[in-house]
Amino acid sequence: MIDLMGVSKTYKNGVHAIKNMTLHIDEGEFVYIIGPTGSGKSTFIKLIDGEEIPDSGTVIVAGTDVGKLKFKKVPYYRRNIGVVFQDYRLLPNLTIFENIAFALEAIGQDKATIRKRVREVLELVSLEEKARSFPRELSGGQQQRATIGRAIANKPKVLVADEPTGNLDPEKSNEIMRLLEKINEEEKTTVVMVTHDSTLVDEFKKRTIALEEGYVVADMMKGGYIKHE
Ligand SMILES: Nc1ncnc2c1ncn2[C@@H]1O[C@H](COP(=O)(O)OP(=O)(O)OP(=O)(O)O)[C@@H](O)[C@H]1O
Repeated sequence: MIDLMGVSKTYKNGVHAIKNMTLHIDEGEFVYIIGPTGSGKSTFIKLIDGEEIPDSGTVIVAGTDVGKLKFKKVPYYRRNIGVVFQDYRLLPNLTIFENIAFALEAIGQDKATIRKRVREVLELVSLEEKARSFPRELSGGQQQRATIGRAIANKPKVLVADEPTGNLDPEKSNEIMRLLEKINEEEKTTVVMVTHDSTLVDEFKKRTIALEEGYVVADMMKGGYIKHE
């Protein structure tokens, strides 16, 4: 599903954020990306969602060579990728229902299909009761669930989450993890999650890729050590 082959990314200021990275993530996997600040985690996510393009090497996601995408094609490519950030980024003047529907309207789905899918998503993220509420009327955990609902509304092949629990207390973080697991299992979405939260990584065991200074320094399958470069 995701293949990086010899990928390097240097920013204009000369920072080498990703160095000669090669890794494979299978369809349906749930993978953590961990590592100290500045190790390249967000850059890795940006290379997957097409926000950044590698200087060398190849990034293939769901059959698309992301680095070779024409500028105009990027928005179409992005429909395959759901993105969730630490801050919720919901549209403040739209209800939760409308926020989720908006993602589907933007890709031109018809009204009946949108209504059906939004109801389905609200149920999946346990926010049926909040359909008519505005983001400011929801708790942080609920807002993050709504954001996740919006990100997966059009059934993307991959969900990338950059510190999705970064602003939440442990109980709410666990709730988000259970939701991401449910999406991974029920919707068969490949999940790539950047996190600093070692408690979560210990509790919800998944393949864990550790980065340091732009390199993959460990790749551990559910706690078992499989690779060190
Ligand atoms: N747009 C940019 N322009 C220039 N340098 C950047 C840019 N984005 C990131 N960097 C640099 O690239 C390196 C990797 O950054 P990145 O954001 O990928 O790390 P990170 O592991 O996600 O860090 P954090 O845990 O602090 O979010 C850092 O040295 C950072 O300062």
